[in-house]
Amino acid sequence: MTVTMEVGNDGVAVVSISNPPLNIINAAMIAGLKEKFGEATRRSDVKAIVLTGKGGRFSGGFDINAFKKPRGDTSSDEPSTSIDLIVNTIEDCKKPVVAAVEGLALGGGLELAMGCHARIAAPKTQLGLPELTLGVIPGLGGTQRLPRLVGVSKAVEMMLFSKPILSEEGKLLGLIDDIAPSKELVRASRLFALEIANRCKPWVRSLHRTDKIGSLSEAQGLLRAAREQAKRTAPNMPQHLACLDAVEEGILHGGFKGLLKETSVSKELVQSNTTKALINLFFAQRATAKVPSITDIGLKPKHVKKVGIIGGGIMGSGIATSLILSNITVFLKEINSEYLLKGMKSVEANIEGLVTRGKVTKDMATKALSLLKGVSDYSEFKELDMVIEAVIEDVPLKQDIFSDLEKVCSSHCILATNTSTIDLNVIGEKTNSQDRIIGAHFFSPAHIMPLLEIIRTEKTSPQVILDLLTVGKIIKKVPIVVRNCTGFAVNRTFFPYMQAPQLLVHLGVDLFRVDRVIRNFGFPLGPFQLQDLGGYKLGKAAGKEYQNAFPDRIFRSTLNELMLKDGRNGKSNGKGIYIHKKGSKPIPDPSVLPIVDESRKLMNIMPGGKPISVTDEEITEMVLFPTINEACRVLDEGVVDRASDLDVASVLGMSFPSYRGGLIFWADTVGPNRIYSSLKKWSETYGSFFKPSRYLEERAMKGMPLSIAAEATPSLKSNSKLTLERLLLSTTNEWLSIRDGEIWKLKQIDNGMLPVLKLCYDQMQPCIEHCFALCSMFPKDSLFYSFELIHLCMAHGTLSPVRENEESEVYRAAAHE
Ligand SMILES: C[C@H](O)CC(=O)SCCNC(=O)CCNC(=O)[C@H](O)C(C)(C)COP(=O)(O)OP(=O)(O)OC[C@H]1O[C@@H](n2cnc3c(N)ncnc32)[C@H](O)[C@@H]1OP(=O)(O)O
Repeated sequence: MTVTMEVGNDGVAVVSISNPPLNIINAAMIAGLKEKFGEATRRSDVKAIVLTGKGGRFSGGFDINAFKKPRGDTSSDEPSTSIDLIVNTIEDCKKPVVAAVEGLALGGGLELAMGCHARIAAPKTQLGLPELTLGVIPGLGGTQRLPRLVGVSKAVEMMLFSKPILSEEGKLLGLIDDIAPSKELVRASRLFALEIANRCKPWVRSLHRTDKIGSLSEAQGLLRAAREQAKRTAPNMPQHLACLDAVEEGILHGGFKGLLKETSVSKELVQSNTTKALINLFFAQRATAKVPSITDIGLKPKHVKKVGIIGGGIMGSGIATSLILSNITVFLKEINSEYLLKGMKSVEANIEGLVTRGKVTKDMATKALSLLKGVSDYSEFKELDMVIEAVIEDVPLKQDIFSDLEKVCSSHCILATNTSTIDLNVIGEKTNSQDRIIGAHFFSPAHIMPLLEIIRTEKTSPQVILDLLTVGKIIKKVPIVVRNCTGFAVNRTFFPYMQAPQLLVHLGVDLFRVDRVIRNFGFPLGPFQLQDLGGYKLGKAAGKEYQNAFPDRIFRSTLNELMLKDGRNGKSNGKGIYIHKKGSKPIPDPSVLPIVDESRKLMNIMPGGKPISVTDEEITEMVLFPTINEACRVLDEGVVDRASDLDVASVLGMSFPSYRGGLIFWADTVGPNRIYSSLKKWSETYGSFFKPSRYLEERAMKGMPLSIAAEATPSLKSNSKLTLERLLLSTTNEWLSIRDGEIWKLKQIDNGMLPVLKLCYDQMQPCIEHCFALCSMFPKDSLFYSFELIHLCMAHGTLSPVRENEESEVYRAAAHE
């Protein structure tokens, strides 16, 4: 990370920031900027300053790692970077400053540029303030300067939707003063800066402008409407309203007051659960791109240009839509011309829908559709780079298709299946091509849902995995590589989520109440609504797979069968637990209740024949704790590489509420111990469906977070066991810490431990933060490390808890000190 300065003969100092790959702004960069700006201001040979970023990208913003601060740590870069750097150093600089912006200027990057007196951008530069997606608000003056540069309406839109614009639009809006080709960017910026210095161009401090704000009543009207919209569309995201409050403060009381409000709101938000959850997801999502022994062994992805899709149903046509929109030619194969026409029409309808919603331009749509070819035989398949099978979940049918594909495709063609549950080894059983067989599990609707679950078997070659991973990224999905098992990572984890509601209903709970409670938790649909969407035929087929694979923990409900007997297949035929009419929301169907009663009679599991009484919170937990329990098994078996993969998968594949950070992140905030105790209690009353898994039990007993994945433990062991034990024995000072209301004793640590502790920091963050909330009275740094150490010790079984009441004297003495 460097900040450099070069002063040219023209008297312009070019200050360049460099922190590859995205020139992320951190404390060292801020210090560097202040130093170089101080020097440029003092030097008499400097008339003007150009601020630019090295490596073709101005800046991706402020370092998000800084937001991972433990709860209770209210320290920040005092005095506020917003005032100290952007106002005092840049905006109030005695010499004109022009930002030369290229590639992207996002978040703090754009805020840095807006603090300058003018901005020159290269073509197609992305400009945006995406902070709200991370649970924070723009904190370097964005809430004040953007409305002053582009107007309140556009600024609010850019911030609330976190959607960047291109520099061309920025120029029209007044955010950018001029566009210059990349090669000319710095030269054009130098000239512009000199023109300001020579008073040939205005010297504009954005924060002082009012001309774009409009009248007070107009601005307040816009903010009112935006607040209403935010309450509707982002009800659990406090940052949206907080952002609007900061904008309003600046409009009512001036830009500087607005900055102060922005700073104080930012500090509060950084401590919020929502921010911690969203930041967890940001890094979790990036981690999915790194697949051990696949992306780190120097393989080069092959260029996949032509893909065959077998089956033009909902899934096949959705996948085809995604591919052709990303410039990949698709050969869609169906068994006859009638089905083929239907499939092609379905792709067209998908694309039309995207055009109507403004997601795709008409030109893009025409180009995409020109890449779609319908076929009813395999004659074109010789030339393909990949085939994705997307037919119904029928094992013999899939096996036949794969043995045909092996014959008709070239030997380098990737053979993928979109199955959502069936074991890949079974699908490929009749072939000799196991090394190129892979799962490409899309989620419905495939052209909209962002997740792509990539399933590898023990035999799938690393090259094939890398190639599909690359295709996933090209078609703008978030690919997660998982290992083969029934249901893979996502459906396997979530099968109890579909089963628990069935169990609850048979215990006497109202099924519409279950849906309502789960929606209130933050899922967009309740589990029964979801069942209606998937259809009861599919539910039956998937249920069979789970019954075979996990007979010890399946709830064999009779409801599905009765629904089908009554002609209810869910949304596809308009009749399910809800009534589905085109163009309107599903309505609960009271006529389903006699069927539910019949099923209850058949199952006869209500204790004493009476419905159980449960609170809404218990309903949520009885649905989600078994889901977490299954996620624990998925982690234990190594189906995913990291626990955080399940956070991403749950949010993007199952619509788990993002503001709760993903399934495992949320589970760790609830606490493994509580989840374990509840499941244990329910398993004793209601049976093995709730039986806690070994992984959950172990973590509950040791007080370890679930997010420390199975594979992390050996690396901790190998790095630290001996050192830890030696240190624990050789030092004499005693430290105390509290966790979940319990006091833990441990010995003081010395600096030699710090590298080991750092290693564990990321994995242990949620737990450390939880501890922090309880222990704000302890000296900060020492506590920080002690908690990491505690978890290490627990992982090694070298530390056991001592109850608070037994040690309360010692505890009080330490706190007092
Ligand atoms: C005070 C201010 O108002 C607050 C802020 O500025 S908050 C930050 C605002 N900026 C953002 O939200 C942008 C976040 N970044 C992104 O969306 C994407 O990284 C991007 C669109 C800029 C680039 O995407 P892409 O080229 O695919 O690169 P991507 O893989 O995401 O990122 C490259 C690396 O930079 C890291 N990174 C990206 N943005 C980061 C940030 N703001 N802070 C810390 N690290 C960041 C990524 O984690 C990744 O690290 P890794 O290689 O170790 O996994």
